Amino acid sequence: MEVESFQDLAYNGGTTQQLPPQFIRPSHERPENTKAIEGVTVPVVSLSQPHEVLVDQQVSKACMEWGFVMVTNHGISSTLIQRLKEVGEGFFALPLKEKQAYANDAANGKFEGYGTRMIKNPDEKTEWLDYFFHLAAPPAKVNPQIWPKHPPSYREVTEEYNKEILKLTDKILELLSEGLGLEPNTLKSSLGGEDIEAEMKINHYPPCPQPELALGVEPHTDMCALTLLVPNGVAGLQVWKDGNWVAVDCLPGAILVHVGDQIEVLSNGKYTGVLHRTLVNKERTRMSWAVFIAPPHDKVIGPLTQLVDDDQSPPKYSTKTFADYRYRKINKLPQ
Ligand SMILES: O=C(O)CCC(=O)C(=O)O
Ligand SMILES: [Fe+2]
Repeated sequence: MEVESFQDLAYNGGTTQQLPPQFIRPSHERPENTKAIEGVTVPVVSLSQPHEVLVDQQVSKACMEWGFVMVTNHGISSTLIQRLKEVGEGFFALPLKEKQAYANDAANGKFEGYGTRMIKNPDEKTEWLDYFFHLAAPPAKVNPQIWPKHPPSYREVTEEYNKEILKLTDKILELLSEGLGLEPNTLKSSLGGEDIEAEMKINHYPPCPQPELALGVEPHTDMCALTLLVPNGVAGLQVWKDGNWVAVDCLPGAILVHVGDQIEVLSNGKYTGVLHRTLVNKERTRMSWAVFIAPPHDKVIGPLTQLVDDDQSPPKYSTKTFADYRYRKINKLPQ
C-alpha cells in the first residue's frame, strides 16, 4: 500500500491493519527484539526534601548515573498540568486540514509548527508520531502567531506553564551545579542566564496497527541542556541504562527530567545525556509535553574550565556554538 504521509495513514487510514514499509524497523531495532529489562526502575526524587539531601544524594546522583530522574513535589500544580494537557489534546483533535495549516518545513530550517519529524534522511525509517513544536521563551524571541490558535486558551495556559517550568529549571540547574562542587548559578549562566531558551514540543503518537515492528521516537539523546516532560498517562518511554532498555512507568503528577547533550558537555561527561526512545501501542493514543531548555544559538558551549585540567581530566568534548552543535547533530556530522 502506498501511503502519502504519516498523517494520511494515522488519521485517515484508521482501518489499516498492516504497517507500511517505511515504518517497519530492521529486526535489531524492533521492540519485539529489544525488550526492556524486568525489575529495574528509574530514580524518583521528591523535591520537598532538604536541599543538601537533594544535592548530595539524589538529583545529581541520578543525573550522573542515569542522566534521568522523575521529580515529584516540584511545585507545579496538577491543575495547571491538566490544563496544559487539555489544550494540547484540543489542538490534536482538530481536523487534519486545520493542523496542516500550521505545517513546519524542517528541511528548510523552519522548525516551528506542526510536523512529523525533525531529522530527515531518506534512508531512515519514519517515526510513528506527529508533533507541534514552538519556542516558548525568552519572550523577546517568541512569536505566538505561530502557536495554535485553537483551543483559544492555548496561549495563556502554555505561557503560564512555561513560567513554572523555567522556575523548576532554575532549581534543577542549581542542584546540578552544586553536585559538581560549583557555585549554584554556574550552569544557568553558562547556558546564557536569562537568555536561556525553552522550546515546547507536544508529541502525539496515534494507535499503531503493528506496534511491535515500529518505534515512536527512535533512540536519541536530546541536543538541548535539559528536557522536562509530562506524559498523558500512557506508557511508552524507555531509557537506556547499562546496556538495557528500562521502561519508565507512569507516575501521576511527576515531571520527567532528561539530561541533554549540553549539560553533558559542560560537565565534561560527569552528567550523561540519556539515550531514550518511545514505543507505541495498538489501542491508545500516547501524548507527551516536552520542554527543551537550551542555550541561545550563538552561545559557545564547552567543558567548564573549573572541571578540566590537562593531566587529570582533559576536555572530552570540543567547544563550539550551540548552533554549530545542532547543525552537526541534525546532519549526523562528527562533533
Ligand atoms: O514522548 C516521550 O516521552 C519522549 C519524546 C522525546 O524523546 C522527544 O521529543 O525528544
Ligand atoms: Fe527526546
